Amino acid sequence: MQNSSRDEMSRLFLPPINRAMRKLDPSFFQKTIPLTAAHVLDGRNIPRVMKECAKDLLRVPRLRGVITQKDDAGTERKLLLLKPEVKHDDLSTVQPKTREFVEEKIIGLEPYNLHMKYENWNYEEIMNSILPEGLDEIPCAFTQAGHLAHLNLREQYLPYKHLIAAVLLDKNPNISTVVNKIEDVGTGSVYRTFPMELLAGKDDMNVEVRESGCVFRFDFAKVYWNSRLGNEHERIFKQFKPGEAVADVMAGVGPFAIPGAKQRVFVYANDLNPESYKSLVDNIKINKVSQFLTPHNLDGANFIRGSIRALLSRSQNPLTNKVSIPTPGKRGQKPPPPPTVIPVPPVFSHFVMNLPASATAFLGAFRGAYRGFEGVVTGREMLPMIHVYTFHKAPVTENAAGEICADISRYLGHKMGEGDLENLENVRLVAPNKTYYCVSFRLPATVAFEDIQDTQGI
Ligand SMILES: C[S@@+](CC[C@H](N)C(=O)[O-])C[C@H]1O[C@@H](n2cnc3c(N)ncnc32)[C@H](O)[C@@H]1O
Repeated sequence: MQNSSRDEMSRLFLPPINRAMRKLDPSFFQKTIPLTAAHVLDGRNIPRVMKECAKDLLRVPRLRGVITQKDDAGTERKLLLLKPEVKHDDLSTVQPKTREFVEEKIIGLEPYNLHMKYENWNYEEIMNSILPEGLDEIPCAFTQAGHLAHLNLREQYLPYKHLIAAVLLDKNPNISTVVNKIEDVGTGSVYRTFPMELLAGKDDMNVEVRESGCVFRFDFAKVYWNSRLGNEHERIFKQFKPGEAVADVMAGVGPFAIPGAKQRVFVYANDLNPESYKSLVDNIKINKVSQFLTPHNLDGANFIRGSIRALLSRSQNPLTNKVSIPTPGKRGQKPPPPPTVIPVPPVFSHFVMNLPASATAFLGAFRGAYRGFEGVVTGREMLPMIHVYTFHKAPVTENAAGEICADISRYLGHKMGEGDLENLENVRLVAPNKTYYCVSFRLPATVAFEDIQDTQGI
C-alpha cells in the first residue's frame, strides 16, 4: 500500500475532532465507518481464512479481528472485517485467494458498519482530537507511584489539565489518582516535597510502591519519592556486602536502606522529615528488616557524627554486638541447624547522602568524626566510602569533575583531586541546564581524624 493511502486509512479510524471540549464527554467520541466483512460460513474455517486472506483483513489497534453476530434465529455468525478499499460487490478489490474463497462459498462478502467509540481510542488519539493544534506535543509523560500518576504540566497545557487527567485516568486502569505538581521542588521545601493539586480520581495520596523486591508505603504529598531513581538506588545498595554497616543520612522512606537491610547489611537510616521517618518505620515492619535497620529522625550532620559513635558502642556491647538469624536447614532436619550469628562491625563501610541541592555541605560533619577511633580504624579501607549526590550545571562540561571536587574540598577542609574520586556517576539530567551526579570517594584519614571539637551526637 502507498504511504498516502496508508495515512488516509489510519486517519479514517481516528476519533472525531472537538477542540472546544473542556469537560470530558466520552459520548462525543463515536464514529461509524462503512466497511466490508467476510462472513465465514463455517466457523472452523476462521484460522484458514485469517491466514490465507491476511492481506485483505483490517488491522486496527484495540479492534477485535473476529466479530460474532447472532442472526434472527439466534445462530452465531462469524465475521472478519476487511480493509476499507474492499467493496463487497466488487471482487476485483480483493486478493486472488479471497476471491477463490468467495467463489468456493467458504466466505461471503457483505456490507458492515463499524461503530467505534471512546473505548476504541487510546490516550494520545483522544488528546490529539481535543487539544489545539500547534501545541508542542501531547503531554504523555507522567511518573507513577502505586495508584497515583504525577504530572508536571507546562503552562501551555494548564487550561486542559482536567481533560488530560480525566483521559489519562480512563486509559490507564492501574491509575486511580492523577495529580499535578504546582511548584518546583527546588524553591524552598526542606523535605523535597512539593505542593500538588488533585486533577482527577480519588483524593488518596497514600501509595504502595514496589522497588527492588521491597514494599514502600507512604503519603506521596508529605515525603520525597522519585520512581525514576530505581536504578540508581540499586546501583548503590548492590555495593553493600552482607555483614557490613551502612549509614543513609537522608534516607527518605528507605529506598537504599530497606533493600540494603534485606541483604543483611546493618543499616542506620535517617531523615529529618518526621513523615519520612514515620513511613520508614512502617516500611521496616512491612519488609521485616528490623534486626538490620535502625531508623533515626535527626538533622543529617548530627546523625553522621552520632551514628559513627553509636555503631562503635553497639559493636562493643555484648548485648547488642550481634544478630542471630535462623539458618535454613533441610526439610524436617532435627535438630534444626544452629542460628547464623552475624557480628555488628565497629565502623560503617558506606555513607549515602542523597540530598543533591545541599548534601555536600554536610561533609563538614566528617571532620574529626573518627577522633578516638585510631585503635579501631587500622587501615584506610576501614574508613567509609561516601556516596554524595549533587547538582551541577548541564550540559556536562569537561570541567564538571574539577568543579565538583572543589565543592567537596571546601566542605571537607581538604583538597580533593579527580584522582581521589572512586566514581563520578552522571545519574540523570533533571532539567535542561541541571545534571544530577553521585560522587563516590573514600573519606580521607586527614579529614576523619582532624583535630576538631565534636559537639553533637545521637
Ligand atoms: C532527595 S530526598 C532523597 C530520599 C531518599 N534517599 C531517596 O533516594 O528517595 C532527600 C531527603 O533528605 C531529607 N532531608 C532534608 N534535609 C535534611 C537534613 N538536614 N537532614 C537529614 N535529612 C534531610 C528530606 O526529608 C528527603 O527525604
